[in-house]
Order: sequence, then C-alpha cells, then structure tokens
Amino acid sequence: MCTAATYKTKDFYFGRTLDYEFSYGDQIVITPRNYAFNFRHVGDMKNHYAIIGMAHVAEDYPLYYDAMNEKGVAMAGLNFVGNAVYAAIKPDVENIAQFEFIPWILSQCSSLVEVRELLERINIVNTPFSEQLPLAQLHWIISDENESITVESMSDGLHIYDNPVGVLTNNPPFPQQMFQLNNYMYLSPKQPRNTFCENLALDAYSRGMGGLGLPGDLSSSSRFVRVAFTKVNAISGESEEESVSQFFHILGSVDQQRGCCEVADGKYEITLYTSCCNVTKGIYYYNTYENHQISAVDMHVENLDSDKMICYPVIQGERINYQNK
Ligand SMILES: C[C@H](CCC(=O)NCCS(=O)(=O)O)[C@H]1CC[C@H]2[C@@H]3CC[C@@H]4C[C@H](O)CC[C@]4(C)[C@H]3C[C@H](O)[C@]12C
Repeated sequence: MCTAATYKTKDFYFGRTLDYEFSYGDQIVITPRNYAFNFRHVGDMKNHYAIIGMAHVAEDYPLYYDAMNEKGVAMAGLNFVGNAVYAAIKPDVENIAQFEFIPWILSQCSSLVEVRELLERINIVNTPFSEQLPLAQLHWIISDENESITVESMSDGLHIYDNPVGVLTNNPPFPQQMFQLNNYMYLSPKQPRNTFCENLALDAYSRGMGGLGLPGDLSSSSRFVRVAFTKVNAISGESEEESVSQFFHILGSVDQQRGCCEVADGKYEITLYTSCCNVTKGIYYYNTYENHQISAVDMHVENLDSDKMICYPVIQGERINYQNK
C-alpha cells in the first residue's frame, strides 16, 4: 500500500508514503537536463527538464517511484494490483513503457495543461524493463500547484480523472475511492451538535468527536478517506519548516507500523519511506522507517546541465539528539 498527497501553503508540496515488506534498493536520483533518455519505442531524448525523485537504478536508468521536475510538475506511481492492464503497441500513438511513464511526463511538461495534451497521444504499453524487473501494476497521481489528475490504464483503456482532493492510495479504482467520500460528508474538525434526538441529553464529552467514524485501519480505501480528511483540514504556517513539518504529519496519518499488516507468514508491510517534494523549489525531503530525521536533497545545488545521473543514498538509522550527554 502507498498513499500520496498534495499540500499548498506559500509553496506547493507533493509526496507519498511507500509501504511494502521489502525495499528494491532506492536512492534519491537527479536526472539533469542532458542525461539521455532512450525510450524503448519513441527514440532518444537528449535534453529535457531536470528531474529529482526516489528511484531504483538499474543499467544506469532511473526507475522512478515518485519525482518532480524543475518546472513544478510532480507525479507518483502507486500499486494498482489486479486492475492495472497495459496495452500492446499501436501505430500512430506514442508508445511509452509503463516504467518510462514518469520520465516521459516530467521531462517535457511544465504544467498539468501540457500533461493533459501529452496524454492525448500516449499509449502505456506492457514492455517490461527486464526479466529481473517485470511489469509493476501501478496507477499514478500527477499534480502541479493548480490541479491533480489520476491516470489508470485498465482492460477497458486509459482513464484520466480529475483528482479534486489531491490524494491517491491503491485499490479500488479512483472513481470508487472518490465516491466513498460521500459516506463521510458529515465529518468535521468541529465538535458535533446533538441532532440525534433533542430529548436526549447527549454530551460531546471528548474533543475530536466531529471526526468519529473516520476509518482507522490500514486498508487502502480507509487510508484514502483518512488522508483526505487530514489533508483538507490541515492548517500550518507558510514557512518552509512549518509546511514540511505539517506535510509529514498529513502522511503520518496513514503510517504503517511493523506488525499491523501481515502480507505473508511473518512478513509485514511497513512505511519504508515518506517523501515530501517542495515542487516550487525543487527540494526532495524524506524520512524512513528507521530514520525519523528529515533529510533533503536540493536539485538546484547540482549542475543541472550535466549529462550524468546524480545519486544520493537513502540515509538510514535513527539519529537521536541526546540533550544531556
Ligand atoms: C512496491 C511499490 C508499491 C508499494 C505498494 O503499493 N505496496 C502495496 C501492495 S498492495 O497494493 O496493497 O497489495 C512499487 C511503487 C513503484 C514501483 C517501482 C516503479 C519502477 C519500476 C517499474 C518496473 O516495472 C518494476 C520495478 C520498479 C522499480 C517498481 C518496483 C515496485 O513495484 C514499486 C517500488
């Protein structure tokens, strides 16, 4: 399971949790403007917008999980198992392998308007990266500071949905996730009034009762509702520290603790990492299950005109700030 969300203060923020029982081995990867992307079916792209994100690197190629570009567009791939179906190669369209989708969009789009145009010509195809890395069944959220969309490639074709709430989890398909929010329209951060029965002396005996009924479990539909409620009500100051801190709290509402979600005998899904892109400034923040401290990589510190990939390892291990020794 995974969860993605957007957040706006002075700057625009986008990020995700990546929940799984093991890591593929990931790094924070920058592909500068002159790194050549050799697309499998549409040829080489020698220059493009610079990209930063979390990726597994194989054969000098960044297999991005989530990333943003220098123009303010961000996107993430989340599991969509049992529903994702990729197409066969077709003539007269842009055939993009599923693992190329993030580079394809982020290398050339400076806004969601441009993303929508590019998506009119795209065919997301079932070409695997390699024998060792077969097709991942994913769907995607793509955002800029003005809007978000969800992209789902299914057996009945490619679906592009407006995503007015700016969050995504896993199954079921996005329209069903949005529909279930109808069931929670009564939730509120305010204390409830007694509309149950005016003759009963009901008492709002605890704070937070306006949210009673918000699902608390780790299923993807429950995480969708929970993170949506948290995100739409979240308030913070506008500074970078206050915004980033608040963003981690929003995704913290759907954090997965080891032991609570068994996926096989003795194997547990956990939140391996949480990311927070400052999409306006090109700074990639993250923390991990084993390291709560927020680390950051700023793309604009690098030579973005280079033709070589730039990689930073994920920093693991808790750093505890002892105050008296
Ligand atoms: C496992 C993750 C989703 C986590 C998740 O949602 N777990 C819940 C399970 S459940 O849905 O709740 O049952 C996903 C998210 C992004 C994926 C990579 C995308 C690039 C690349 C694509 C290639 O084709 C295959 C290898 C590749 C490195 C992919 C590996 C893996 O697939 C990644 C990490």
